[in-house]
Amino acid sequence: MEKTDYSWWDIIKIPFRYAPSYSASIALEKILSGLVPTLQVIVTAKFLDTAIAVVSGDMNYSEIFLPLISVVLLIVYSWVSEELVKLINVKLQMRLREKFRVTITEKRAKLKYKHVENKDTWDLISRVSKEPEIQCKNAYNNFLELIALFIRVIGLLVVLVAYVWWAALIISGILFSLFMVSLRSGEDMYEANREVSKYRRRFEYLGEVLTGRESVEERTLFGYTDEVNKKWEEQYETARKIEYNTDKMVYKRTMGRSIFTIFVSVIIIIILIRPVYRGLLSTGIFISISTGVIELTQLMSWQFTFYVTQFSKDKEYLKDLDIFMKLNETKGALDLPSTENIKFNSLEFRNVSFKYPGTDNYILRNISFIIRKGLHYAFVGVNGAGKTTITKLVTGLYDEFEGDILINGKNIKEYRQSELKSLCSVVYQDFAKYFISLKDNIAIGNINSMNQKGSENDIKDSMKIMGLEEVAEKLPKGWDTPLGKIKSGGLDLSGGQWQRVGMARAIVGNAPIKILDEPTAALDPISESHIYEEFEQISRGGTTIFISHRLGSTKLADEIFVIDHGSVAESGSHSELMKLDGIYANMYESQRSWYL
Ligand SMILES: Nc1ncnc2c1ncn2[C@@H]1O[C@H](COP(=O)(O)OP(=O)(O)OP(=O)(O)O)[C@@H](O)[C@H]1O
Repeated sequence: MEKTDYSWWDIIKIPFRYAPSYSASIALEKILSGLVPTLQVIVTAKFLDTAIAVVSGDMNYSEIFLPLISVVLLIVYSWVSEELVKLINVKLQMRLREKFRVTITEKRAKLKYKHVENKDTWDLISRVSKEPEIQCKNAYNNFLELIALFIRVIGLLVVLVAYVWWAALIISGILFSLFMVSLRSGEDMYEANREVSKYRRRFEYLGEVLTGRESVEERTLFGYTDEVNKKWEEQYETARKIEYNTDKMVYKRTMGRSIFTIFVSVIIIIILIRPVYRGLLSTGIFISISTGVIELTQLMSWQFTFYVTQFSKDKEYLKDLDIFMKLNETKGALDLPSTENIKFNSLEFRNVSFKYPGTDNYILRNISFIIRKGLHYAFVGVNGAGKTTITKLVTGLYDEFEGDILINGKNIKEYRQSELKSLCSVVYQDFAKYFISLKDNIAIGNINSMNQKGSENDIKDSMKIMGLEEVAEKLPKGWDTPLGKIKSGGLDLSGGQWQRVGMARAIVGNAPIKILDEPTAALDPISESHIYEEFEQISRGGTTIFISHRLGSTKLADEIFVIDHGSVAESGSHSELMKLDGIYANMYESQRSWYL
């Protein structure tokens, strides 16, 4: 069972769970490094007093060696351990990447689709899953730095208590107030970061529009660079202002307190001069304590504030992680498509109504239709009528609908995800273009047999059907040529060739229902209509559902459903619908010129 409860304690628990020995080594080093400055005060005082005594002839020359060696050893220890801990941190990060990052990635893949489509949860998901191993490693190190600082401060305070207890008391008071202020600053900064990340996503997107390959032609054609640049600047400036104002506020708070702390420290040092005169404090101890107090001042004002602020930000990350891990999942989301070869007979929507989670508007309204084995169907309708939404329900991406969806007479909710995956394959409008080889781009359509003997023949067949053989022949390394431009030697395909790849991916799978959701929208109406015809030919015996608002492509379907405002407004064959002289006939007439 995956752990779902997270609190700030997990800043320590996560590294210990995944890499106990590395985490323990880092913790030990940080704790020791916290003790070093206190030891340094004591050792330096001893060294100075001995040196003064040696110079004034009260002590033997040889007695200076032990304190001197102690001072040198402490310095050497600090150097060596610092470097060592850097190395161990690299190991810790690697281990967290292997284990913790995988946990996050898996959780992300299992999330219910509604969280992926919801803006707020998507923001949260992006925040949590952005380099989680680095966020965790840094949180752990920041926390240990804070503990080391505490040890350092308490050590110096203990030394101070032994000689001037009231100074220790005043410093403790200031320390507490600094702690509280820094905690608040950290929360403010994380909150600001949340806000900034919204704008950052927008300006990063606009940056991609301004510089990316995808939009290069339109950029030149429409000449919108200046206009988009202005928008980019607006978003960027808003983000920068939020960051700047928060930093300024935190800086002011810290500055005010640090000036006060310096002032108090100077007074403490001045007061300490008297006992030195009166012989109550040795010169060594006075110099050493003064250095210690000045060091404390610096530590407390900037470093302490920095690490408390970090801790507070890291705590907020853990809060986000807690919410993220509690987001509900789709059961069996990571399962491979079932290999049981489930036979398909029928798919029925019975009075189905659906609205997207978090919205009030019904996209599907009381919709009913039946899809039967071996026939070809088409869903047509204007943009936004609800056609793609139907495919999202058929594939189980959303399960919070009213009414019933029945597959082979059985409620869709009773099917396992692996079964639904094996029943349906969809080529969406924005099907994915993977920057891997042409062969693998198709092979992933049948993940169960990928890399298995005989699968190459299936891939070849699907390429032949989709007319991709000639395309592969012209590529420098045939079907092993990496597509896209991210690898050297990679080549890009044309829009139409990509669409054929997307469809070949659907053919190579064994799913009995194949849905084409306008993957050919980028083609002209006649080419689209040809591709749909080809696809229908090769899907003989199987069941196909074509979605389009271009009716020439769907004319040959056995049954056409005209979707209007989320319901089936008309249904029948092309000739029946033409006779009906309703929405379909109207649409067809208005599109007739496209096919002349
Ligand atoms: N995740 C979502 N959250 C809220 N509303 C959504 C979401 N996805 C789609 N919609 C809305 O649902 C309606 C139907 O969208 P859908 O994609 O099903 O239409 P469509 O008929 O496939 O249109 P097209 O022909 O343009 O692809 C639209 O008004 C759209 O704005």
